[in-house]
Amino acid sequence: MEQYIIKGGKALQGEVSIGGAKNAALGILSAAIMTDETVTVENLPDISDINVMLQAIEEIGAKVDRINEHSVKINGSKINSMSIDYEFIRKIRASYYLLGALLGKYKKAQVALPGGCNIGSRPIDQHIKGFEALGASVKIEHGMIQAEAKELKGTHIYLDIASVGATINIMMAACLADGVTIIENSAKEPHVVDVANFLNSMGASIKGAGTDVIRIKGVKSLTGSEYAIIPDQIEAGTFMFAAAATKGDVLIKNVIPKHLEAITAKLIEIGATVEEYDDAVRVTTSSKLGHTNIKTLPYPGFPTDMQPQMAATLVTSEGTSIVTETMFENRLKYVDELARMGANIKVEGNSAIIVGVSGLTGAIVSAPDLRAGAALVIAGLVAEGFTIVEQVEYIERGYEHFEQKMQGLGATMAKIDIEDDKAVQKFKLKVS
Ligand SMILES: CC(=O)N[C@H]1[C@@H](OP(=O)(O)OP(=O)(O)OC[C@H]2O[C@@H](n3ccc(=O)[nH]c3=O)[C@H](O)[C@@H]2O)O[C@H](CO)[C@@H](O)[C@@H]1O
Ligand SMILES: C=C(OP(=O)(O)O)C(=O)O
Repeated sequence: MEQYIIKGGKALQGEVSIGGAKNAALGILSAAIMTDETVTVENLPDISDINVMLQAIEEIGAKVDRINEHSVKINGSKINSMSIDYEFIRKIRASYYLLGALLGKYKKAQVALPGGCNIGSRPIDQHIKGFEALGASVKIEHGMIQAEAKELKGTHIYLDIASVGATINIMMAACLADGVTIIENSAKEPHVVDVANFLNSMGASIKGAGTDVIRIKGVKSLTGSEYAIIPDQIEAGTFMFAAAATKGDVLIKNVIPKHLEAITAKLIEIGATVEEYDDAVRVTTSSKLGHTNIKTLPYPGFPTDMQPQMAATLVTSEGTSIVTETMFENRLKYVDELARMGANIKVEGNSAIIVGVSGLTGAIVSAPDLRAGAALVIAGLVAEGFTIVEQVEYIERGYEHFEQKMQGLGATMAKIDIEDDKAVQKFKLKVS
């Protein structure tokens, strides 16, 4: 087990390059097994969720050839099992995409109920509603979701909630259904569009991804493809907030600025400067940041996956800010950890009420989930003295070489083994 140790108080400076989007990559790797031909996927993030997904598809018979840490070739012609083992699945949320992929291709799938971070109850009723509307029978038994159909038939589906997962899952299954499927109130996130573009590159016929109505004309089969995943909006946003919170000057490269608009708008509102280039953004902050209110919303609103990082930035901004989480009820678990570092922050209902303080002090804190963990790293970079962030395995679900990228920006940060009782001492000696 490992933890991060950070000596805070330094402004981040320099350039950082953003990796491929986790949430697009997970959908794309699942969709890759829907053809018997070989698919090459590039710009894969080197994170633990991706390794789990690759292991899971290999386990059911897909041939997975790692070309390098960011590219893979997948061939799904020898899939020999429709059942995904609990050991793999319980680790990640996006395992549910294998339901849509297998159901579409083989009309049968059995996948354990998904895991991932404990950020709320996360039902999958909309996924099930979609599969049933396509003609599948779905039941949950012994912790497994079982879906089966004689044939899948195109249909009209209205989602009660614009769910990212349900939209992608239904879209995948509908690609190989007979006839046209229309998904209304579909999610519009960039990763939904990226999975649709990938499926289209395999010969699917999907129109309207990125709007709230998606039209899918079923095709008989899908073909091989070569595809590069879009940059990760959330990784980019995290570095943008880290730059602002530490009063730094950082060029964040390999991004799609359009995907960052909600984040950019909030940074400008609190007084940071954001310069946009074709595929980069530069964030600079020279004076004290101000306060704001945010509410998490589906794209193009402010992303729930950026909410904790925004709160960590606001704790040392001037004035009172209110951060409201509308999607997942357990996404404010970082509040007590920030308070340990001297933040004036409390939870009221589904909001965090933040009164800005002049500074934070380093402490031992524990990452309750992926994005909350990233938020604690931002706080550690700002704080005076040493911060230890425990449970980095959550952070590594979604951030590639996080400590190395931060070091590249001048952060005094390292990953150490908790078994090594001299590691903290050694780090402190080295950096003091
Ligand atoms: C792997 C992946 O891409 N994860 C992302 C995906 O999660 P995920 O796909 O799980 O999120 P959804 O968009 O489905 O969830 C949005 C809201 O709808 C609710 N809901 C969802 C499905 C359903 O069948 N019934 C239901 O009630 C959820 O509880 C939540 O309140 O989108 C979330 C919202 O942008 C992000 O935080 C996650 O990082
Ligand atoms: C909540 C997240 O991921 P997942 O849905 O995979 O748990 C996230 O990426 O912030």
